[in-house]
Amino acid sequence: MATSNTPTPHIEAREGEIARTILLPGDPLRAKYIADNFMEDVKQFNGTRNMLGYTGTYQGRPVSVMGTGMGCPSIGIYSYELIHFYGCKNLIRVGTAGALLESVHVRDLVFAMGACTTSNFVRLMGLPGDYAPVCSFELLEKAVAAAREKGLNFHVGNVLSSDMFYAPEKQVRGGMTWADMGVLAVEMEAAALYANAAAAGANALTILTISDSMVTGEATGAQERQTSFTQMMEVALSLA
Ligand SMILES: O=P(O)(O)O[C@H]1O[C@H](CO)[C@@H](O)[C@H]1O
Ligand SMILES: O=c1cc[nH]c(=O)[nH]1
Repeated sequence: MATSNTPTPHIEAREGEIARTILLPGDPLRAKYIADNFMEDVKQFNGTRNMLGYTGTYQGRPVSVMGTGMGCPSIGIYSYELIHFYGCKNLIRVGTAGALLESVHVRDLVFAMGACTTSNFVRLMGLPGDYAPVCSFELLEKAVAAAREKGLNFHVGNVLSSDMFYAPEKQVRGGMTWADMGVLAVEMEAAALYANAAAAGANALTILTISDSMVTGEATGAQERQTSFTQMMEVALSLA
């Protein structure tokens, strides 16, 4: 369903070069890693701004992967163009997140059923109240089934899409915290992705690997963040 608006200001792909199902890591090098290590018959479709994007197959089924950059404005641009100009229907973010609860451990998977946010992105849609960004139940059901089958440690629930990586809201202080509300982890993009998908009738899901803990201080290294989240990739690719 691509239109004459392709290529867009941010994606140089031609009509038909991007699959209906696309994985969306924040880091474009993680997109390359997924394409190189998990997909076959790979062709690069985007290099604009070095926001690498690839289409190939996984177990014979067409799938794409592309970086989104960090934060709601950035994924807001890419997800909008992918949905409206390239006909993407299933958008699956594969990201890293910081644990907000003691029960959520480094390397656990989190499926973001809902996404609270400190970003203004959703408000700018002009709704007459606060929209609650939620994932696609269909994608969530399939992802949870795949995680169960693989025997993975996972959590399903709310996350926080924060506009700040170095944020005071991560610190333990007086008053209500996101953890008090049972919010599992903090990342920076799910809310915008879910809102864009909802507004366009597309399906979205965010799958996160916990890279560090706000509670215990435990953390994974930059290299592991870029490459080693194999379980998350396999669950996400199984949705293609
Ligand atoms: O690992 P990615 O997908 O980039 O996700 C997380 O990592 C970045 C911050 O380091 C933010 O984009 C956050 O959402
Ligand atoms: O946004 C993020 C991602 C990983 N870890 C964090 O603390 N924040």
